[in-house]
Amino acid sequence: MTEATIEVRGLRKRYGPLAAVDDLSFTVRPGRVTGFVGPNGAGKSTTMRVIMGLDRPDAGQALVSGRPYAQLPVPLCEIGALLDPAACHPGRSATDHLRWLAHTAGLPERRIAEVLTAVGLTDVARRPTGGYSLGMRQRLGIAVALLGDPPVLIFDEPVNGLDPQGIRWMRGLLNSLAAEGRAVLVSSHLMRELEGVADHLVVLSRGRAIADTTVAELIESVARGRVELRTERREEALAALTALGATVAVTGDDSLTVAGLPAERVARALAERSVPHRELGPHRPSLEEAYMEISREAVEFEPADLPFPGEVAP
Ligand SMILES: Nc1ncnc2c1ncn2[C@@H]1O[C@H](COP(=O)(O)OP(=O)(O)OP(=O)(O)O)[C@@H](O)[C@H]1O
Repeated sequence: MTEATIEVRGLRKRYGPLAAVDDLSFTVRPGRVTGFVGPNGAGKSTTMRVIMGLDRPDAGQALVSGRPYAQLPVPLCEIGALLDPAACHPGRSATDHLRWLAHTAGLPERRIAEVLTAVGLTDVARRPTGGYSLGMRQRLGIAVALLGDPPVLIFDEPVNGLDPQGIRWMRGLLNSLAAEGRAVLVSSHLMRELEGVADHLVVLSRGRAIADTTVAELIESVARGRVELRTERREEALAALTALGATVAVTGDDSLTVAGLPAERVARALAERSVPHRELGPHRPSLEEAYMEISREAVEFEPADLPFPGEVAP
């Protein structure tokens, strides 16, 4: 049996002079949630549209379990997608919308009740969807994605507009879909939305992947042996450590992060100058911090003469 995957290879998509997606390659593997993260306009939705065969790339390709979307025999049974929560006629009920889709894909009637239960819409399933809240429309979009019981799923900003209870539900759903062995790709422009959900991350900046890594590796790559400590005599500590060639960042009234010196050397330097300190240990950046740092580095190394997505070339 073919493994459930999404393989994006050398993908490019331009809109006029703008490279919305620029030589992008990554793989979404089964049994885990892959977070697809980047700021607004980074190219996430464009990539997802190409995967779903809704946009034609200028170069490269996106394969779903080894085949382009257009060659999938019954697409609904191969890949489910939540790209637009409102893509339903407002006068139609959720049941009718799902029945029509199930019919066109040759799926059994029982799948309708099953997916309505899975997304918690059973009680309102006969009401016209025009009266649905954003959260209910989002759940209906997920019901559509799950209808064909596909092994591959993609969700574009699925928690947008959801209340805290809805967000919790969504996180549980994403984790359980991955635990069932499905390949799950979830986009967000906020790293904290993916914390505790994504096992793997593809970080996008201006159409390019700036990281394709596990969450643990990303944090480790940013920590880079840095040391943090607290001291009431921050300025003295700062001067002493800087004099030894360390790069020191002030992170609070009484806290510092030190790069370029091992923890023992930092401790010794402060002891020699009788600067009291506490909680000296390895720096553990949050996922959000790690994301901000690699995004900043990516922007700093960007060639300045290229038009960025969202800007018009002079
Ligand atoms: N149909 C289009 N015509 C012209 N430009 C487009 C089109 N679709 C997207 N773009 C541009 O391509 C770039 C990437 O957009 P895209 O929607 O893929 O980003 P995104 O990462 O999904 O952003 P967001 O988080 O805001 O959804 C943006 O600069 C956007 O303005």
